Amino acid sequence: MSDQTNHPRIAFIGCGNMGASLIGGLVTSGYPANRITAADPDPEKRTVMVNRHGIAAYDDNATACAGAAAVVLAVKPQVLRETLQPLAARLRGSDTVIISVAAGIDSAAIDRWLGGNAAVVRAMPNTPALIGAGATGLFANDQVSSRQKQLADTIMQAGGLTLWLTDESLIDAVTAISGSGPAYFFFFIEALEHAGIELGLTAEQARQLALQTAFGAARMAHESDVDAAALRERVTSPGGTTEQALKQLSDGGLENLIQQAATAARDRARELAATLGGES
Ligand SMILES: NC(=O)C1=CN([C@@H]2O[C@H](COP(=O)(O)OP(=O)(O)OC[C@H]3O[C@@H](n4cnc5c(N)ncnc54)[C@H](OP(=O)(O)O)[C@@H]3O)[C@@H](O)[C@H]2O)C=CC1
Ligand SMILES: O=C(O)[C@@H]1CCC=N1
Repeated sequence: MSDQTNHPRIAFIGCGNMGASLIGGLVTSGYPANRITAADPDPEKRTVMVNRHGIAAYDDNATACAGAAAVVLAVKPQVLRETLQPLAARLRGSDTVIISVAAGIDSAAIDRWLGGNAAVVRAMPNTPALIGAGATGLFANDQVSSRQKQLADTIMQAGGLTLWLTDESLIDAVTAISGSGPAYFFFFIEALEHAGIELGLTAEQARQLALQTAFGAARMAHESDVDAAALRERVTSPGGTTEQALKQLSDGGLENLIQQAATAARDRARELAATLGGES
């Protein structure tokens, strides 16, 4: 079988935080670097792609897209429309699947900007894709063939878990939970480090303890056959120290706060769709 069949050419438009994470995950998973191209206006980002991952990187989007079976759009939602429009003529009628990771912007808007009848997959990955520990929610519009769906799954699975949804609106919920989610956990790690320093540990001691604890807890929850609530209970001795700490978190409304945070992220995705993805 030819490499074109085994490893269809994949183009990435945008090599920022998310594009670079997906490219890194894909190359690390063994996808041949000579089957991946990328485009970004920033010469430094292109140099990183070439030197670190061995892929070809261009300042011209059309050049990067030439001959690609899949084009991954990894630019900000605010510039997606202007990025796509010059590519529309080239992509129209082609056998290329368009995979957008942009928050909010729905497949109908992308299809419209491409002139209609486009095979569009909306994907919401997260930056741990760089180390193969990501999570991606996906939705395919009716134009996407099963082969194209498989290709989109291969690209995203290189970065970790993939989860297909049949209701596109739930991509905004995925954005709120796993797309933005790494930032919530990083924030918690930062806060735990600060607390350790306040209690007298050095910055380095606090950093090491907070990081290893986050890693250990996540790994244990991931590998355990009991749920997070049961694992939490095993740490919480009646009348002990954890109970006092959790009481503070609970009295401070942490659970509500997390619900509010996720809802705010979901609502922002909807707002981006309404302001940037409209007909005008
Ligand atoms: N960051 C994350 O954790 C996640 C992000 N996403 C989505 O991924 C997308 C990218 O986000 P993120 O990577 O954080 O953003 P970044 O700003 O880090 O990356 C976007 C890159 O695209 C480049 N770019 C801008 N305009 C064009 C263009 N016309 N053609 C080609 N490249 C262009 C930018 O260059 P320059 O900086 O010079 O403008 C930048 O290097 C967004 O739509 C976001 O919603 C989804 C899931 C998670
Ligand atoms: O903050 C954002 O808008 C993007 C989408 C999900 C994570 N980062």
